[in-house]
Amino acid sequence: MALAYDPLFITSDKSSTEISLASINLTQDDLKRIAAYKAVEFVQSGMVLGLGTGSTAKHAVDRIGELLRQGKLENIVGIPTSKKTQEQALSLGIPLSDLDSHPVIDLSIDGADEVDPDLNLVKGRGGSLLREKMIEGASKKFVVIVDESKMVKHIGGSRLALPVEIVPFCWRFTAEKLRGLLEGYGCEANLRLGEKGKPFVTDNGNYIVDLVNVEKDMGDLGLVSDAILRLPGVVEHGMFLDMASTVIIAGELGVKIKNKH
Ligand SMILES: O=C(CO)[C@H](O)[C@H](O)COP(=O)(O)O
Repeated sequence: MALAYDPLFITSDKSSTEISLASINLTQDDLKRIAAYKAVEFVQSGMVLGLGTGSTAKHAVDRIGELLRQGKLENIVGIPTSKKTQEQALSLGIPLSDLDSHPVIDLSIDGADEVDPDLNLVKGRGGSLLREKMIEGASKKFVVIVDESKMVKHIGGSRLALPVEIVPFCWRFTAEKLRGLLEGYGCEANLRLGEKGKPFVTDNGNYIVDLVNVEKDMGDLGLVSDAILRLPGVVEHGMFLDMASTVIIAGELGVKIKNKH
């Protein structure tokens, strides 16, 4: 759908800006596109780019492809965070590489499921958290793009479905250990299911356990993160602590850009 409102007209180099969109009827997908287009303004020719996964990141990848096609960007190398993004980027003619060849990435752009006021994130509802964390962790700048529904007071609050990637071997054992670890928060540990009720399998051949119904602020997120990662069978979790440089939030009332202090 073509936007009546052109997101490229949102230009501001301030750390925080409020631009009124109140008179325009925008869908949630429009908001995602607006955030994505704004993030692509950070992209410059010659950059190595981490390409995110999900419905918001998809708009950013589309836009990068469009700018390359128009000759407005040159010599870009993309590092995709999932097989799906890899396919999308290839279809758009974006040259691709990987972390082995490009261990330092100039800029990554990706969506998130939750963002707290300190720019900590929950990611991985799309199942790509491991590659996302590797690639975004290797980035000089990591720009997160969200619509305002993703903003929360505490990640891991009552809305939480914190994804944890685990090895398939004896997954019930690992899921039970995870549930026990966060029992004090009323946590359930549910194996994520994919097509035909079979376990969802990540690009890395692993399973995902979604930790849901955590009832309150988890306190020291670093401690929770370490405890989860210490469990044998756990590969990675979806808390991205202190990783985002900038979060672009598109809402009904405008676009906000929050930078890490
Ligand atoms: O972490 C992710 C995929 O693993 C996504 O970035 C996250 O789930 C947000 O997705 P969307 O933009 O579709 O809301």
